[in-house]
Amino acid sequence: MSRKASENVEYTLRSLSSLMGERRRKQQEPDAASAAGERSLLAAAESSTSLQSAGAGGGGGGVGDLERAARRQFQQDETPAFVYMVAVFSALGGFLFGYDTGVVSGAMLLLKRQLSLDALWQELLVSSTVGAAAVSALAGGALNGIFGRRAAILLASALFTAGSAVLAAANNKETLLAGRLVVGFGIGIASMTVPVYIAEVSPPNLRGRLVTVNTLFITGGQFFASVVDGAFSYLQKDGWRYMLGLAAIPAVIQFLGFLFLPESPRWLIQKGQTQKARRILSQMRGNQTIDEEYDSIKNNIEEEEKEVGSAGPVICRMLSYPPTRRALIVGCGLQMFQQLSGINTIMYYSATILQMSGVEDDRIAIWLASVTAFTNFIFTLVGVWLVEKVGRRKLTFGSLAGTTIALIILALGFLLSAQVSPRITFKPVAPSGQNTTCSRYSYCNECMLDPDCGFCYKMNTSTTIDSSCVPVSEESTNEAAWGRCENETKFKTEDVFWAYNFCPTPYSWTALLALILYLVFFAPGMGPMPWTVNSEIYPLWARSTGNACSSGINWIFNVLVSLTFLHTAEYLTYYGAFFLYAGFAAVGLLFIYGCLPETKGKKLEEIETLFDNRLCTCGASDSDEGRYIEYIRVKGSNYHLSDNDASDVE
Ligand SMILES: O[C@H]1[C@H](O)[C@@H](O)[C@H](O)[C@@H](O)[C@H]1O
Repeated sequence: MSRKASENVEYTLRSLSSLMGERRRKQQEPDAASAAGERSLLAAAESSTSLQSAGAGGGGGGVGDLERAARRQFQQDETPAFVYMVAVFSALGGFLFGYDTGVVSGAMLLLKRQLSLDALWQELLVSSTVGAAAVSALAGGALNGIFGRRAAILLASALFTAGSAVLAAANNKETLLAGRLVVGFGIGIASMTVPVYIAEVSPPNLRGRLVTVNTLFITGGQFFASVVDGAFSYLQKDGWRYMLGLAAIPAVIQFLGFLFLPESPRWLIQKGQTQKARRILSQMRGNQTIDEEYDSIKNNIEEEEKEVGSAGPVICRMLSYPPTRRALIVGCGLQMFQQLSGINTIMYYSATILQMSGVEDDRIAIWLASVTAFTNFIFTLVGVWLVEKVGRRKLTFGSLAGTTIALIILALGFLLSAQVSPRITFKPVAPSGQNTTCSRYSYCNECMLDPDCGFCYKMNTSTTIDSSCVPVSEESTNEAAWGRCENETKFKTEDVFWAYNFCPTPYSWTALLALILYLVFFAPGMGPMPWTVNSEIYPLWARSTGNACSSGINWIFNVLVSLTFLHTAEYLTYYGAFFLYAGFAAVGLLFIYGCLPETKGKKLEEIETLFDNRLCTCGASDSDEGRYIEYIRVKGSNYHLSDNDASDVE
């Protein structure tokens, strides 16, 4: 028998046995439907129609008819568009997260001039948002648990709207700081709630993909922000108001949408609002039977309550119950390694890295930074496509392995550039009262690492001559405070070049190559998977707290890595900093190899058992690895044949 034919027979048998099993179950529990109130009347009616029509064929034709009925049902059981719509509206939270964290770099260039911000205020305005996000992500756990996912998303979009309005209208730096804090609170809540909400409403076979869409929206927001930054950078006065205020539009759309979108059925079941939960679950699953999913969520909650109890703070119960403790370590570890592999340094300093590769014009570098953001976005899309194909574990591991290699190439590029760093041959006399620290340096790479200095030089064929290290202008990093490189007219007449934050070297292309490699590898896996995996690995009672902790860790490490980058580079030089990130990423690889189990295709309620064994044996007990898994949807349930067949075939 050909493979195709045998598959058909197998399929028919499975479909038949599931339909029969369902009918038998219904006969054994005649009251089940009425007892459960709204139990899928629609689906039951449909099931009897298919069986009746199949039966009507009689005799040998019955099997053919039954097969046709099963196939018809299978084809009809498509995921309703409603789930996609809910996912997209939720993911607007991800878009705002990306937009608000991304747009600030461009806004800051204009703001610092218009409001004469000193370095401390610039740093405050950038990091306050990320700091506030860390606090509110941690607090968001309680909020989610008590008031529900929908309320938390509504609150986040209200905060985004209010914060953006305050920022657009701000007239002084204090108001700007208040606005940035409000937006940060919104980002933190959205970052921990949205993945949980999407995971809870999605069917298992689509969950990974739909949660990953949220990260696609994050990187989409970052890309859009870079384009807005580029476009409004020409509007020197008040351009920043548009940059910061534009976020209000998606925020209002999300708020209005969520007034009409439903609460997570899993949260409702946990709170005892079972009728409402059933109604929403049916709405989310279209014409599929929800009984099995509903029962499994409910049983799971009851079992968990028996096993773990419900006394004391959730975090204490999570820490004292081994499976959730292990899940928490895996979840937080993933988020920590995501940030320790330096993604935000790469994104933030991409313009500088590109300048190192020979792009000297500042404006072009800003536009090229949007090319970087676009690469991050497009390759996250590859992640959306891959997550349900190769699974979370392989995708994350492969992605971090590539990221580590890219970081090593980046570090080597900087190392080579430092080796051939041009000498400083000319020490101009500073006008009286001017800072002279820059004149202490002997090589360009020392000068480049000092944020107050820049490199001014001439070119003779391909070598630098008459090079000096002079203070950068306070108004713009595009020119020096005084001397030959003081302004662009002088550049031309004196035939000089100005390099801030980079040194002209023949190895710059390695930086560009490594930057692209980094994003190509990071974006499909290490970018989205920490969020996706965290939305799945905790049991319901621990889900909000688990996600609050892991998102908090993400934001804390985000702040730590971005704030310390310049200092790290000063102490260790650029190549040292990138070797350090490569080291962190290599440790992350061991962690993922040992500790990250595969959650693809499993029901949220099954995933907890993956953490039953000792920590970091999860990889070894990855039972799905190398096995052929087939999902068939019979009467709307997703059967993992190897797990459930026995009970269903009867
Ligand atoms: O998953 C996201 C994404 O990779 C972003 O590009 C990055 O800026 C965030 O920090 C990260 O959490």
